[in-house]
Amino acid sequence: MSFIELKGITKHFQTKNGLVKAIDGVDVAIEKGDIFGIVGYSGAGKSTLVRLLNGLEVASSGEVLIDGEDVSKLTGAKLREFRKKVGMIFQHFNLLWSRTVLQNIELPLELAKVPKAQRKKRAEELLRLVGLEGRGDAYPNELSGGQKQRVGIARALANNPEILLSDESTSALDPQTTDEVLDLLLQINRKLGLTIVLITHEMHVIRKIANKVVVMEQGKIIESGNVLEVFQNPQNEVTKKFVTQELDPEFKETEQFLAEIHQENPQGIIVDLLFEEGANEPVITKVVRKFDVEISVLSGHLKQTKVGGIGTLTVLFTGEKEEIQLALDYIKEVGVKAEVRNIG
Ligand SMILES: Nc1ncnc2c1ncn2[C@@H]1O[C@H](COP(=O)(O)OP(=O)(O)OP(=O)(O)O)[C@@H](O)[C@H]1O
Repeated sequence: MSFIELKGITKHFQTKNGLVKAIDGVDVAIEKGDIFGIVGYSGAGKSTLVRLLNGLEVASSGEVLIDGEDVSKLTGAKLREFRKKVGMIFQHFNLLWSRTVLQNIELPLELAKVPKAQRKKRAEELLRLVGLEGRGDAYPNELSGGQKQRVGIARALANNPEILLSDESTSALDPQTTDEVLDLLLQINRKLGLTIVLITHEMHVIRKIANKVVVMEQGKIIESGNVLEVFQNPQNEVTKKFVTQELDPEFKETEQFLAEIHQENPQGIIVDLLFEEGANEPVITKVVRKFDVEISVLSGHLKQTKVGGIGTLTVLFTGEKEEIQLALDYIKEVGVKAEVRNIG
């Protein structure tokens, strides 16, 4: 049995415009220590899924099992005890502005009726863990966005949770600060063995720290797997869009550029090659030697994931149609994913 199991979950909301199926038949298994990403566009059902995990919503049908226990059946003291197992961080930090950093971190401990001296000791320990030593007496509005999120993380960890839920926790941060916060989450995951469930619409976040990912659309999971697998071989159109945009930050400009290249070379075929680190060069050299085609590299990107490098190379094939087809067959045979772009 997995640490977290969602089995046949549906969550429906009755609204004045009719029934909304926020979650529509979802199964998820998360292991202890996973950094588990949930990706999807706005309205896909990500937040609802996370609210089911911390017991803030109850599923319309199906089971939410955490450590073998059905969360929807918990009440009273058991529910309060369970909530301590789950910490949460948010896009806009949700700090109390009238409290100091230390007092913010102490809040969940106050609610859990931990004695004052013990609270202070724990809060200071957490402050060190998130790299904010010495800033305990500052107020949130004196901190940068990244520092505020560090306070949010420290507060979420106060009760020693086993699960940390992150709802777009880096979406309000600039790229460098995002990476610093993601590094901290990764460090905490390793140090404390914490299971992290990350909601995001940014594939960058997934690639950087997650080991598994599900892609959601309209309340359903449309793709799931290990992060490297999903990045290397996205199956669904929505996933492909997420992956391509992430690998290529200048996605839109590239589209424009490729359309122009295609206009200039109407006989040519533009292909995206998705390869593992280091595999591109020999393949291309071999193809050019073996087949009567020419290949021009149009753009390329290489990124590190938690478990290895992946990259895309967008190339233009010119030559006889049959020869290009043979070359593409060969490329696929040697294990490089090749996808012909539909331009225009
Ligand atoms: N309490 C509610 N009452 C009615 N409809 C709801 C409620 N909560 C969510 N929904 C609807 O359920 C669907 C999924 O919403 P949800 O917030 O889970 O999506 P999301 O993927 O997290 O998107 P976002 O990132 O925009 O929050 C949406 O159509 C939303 O309008």
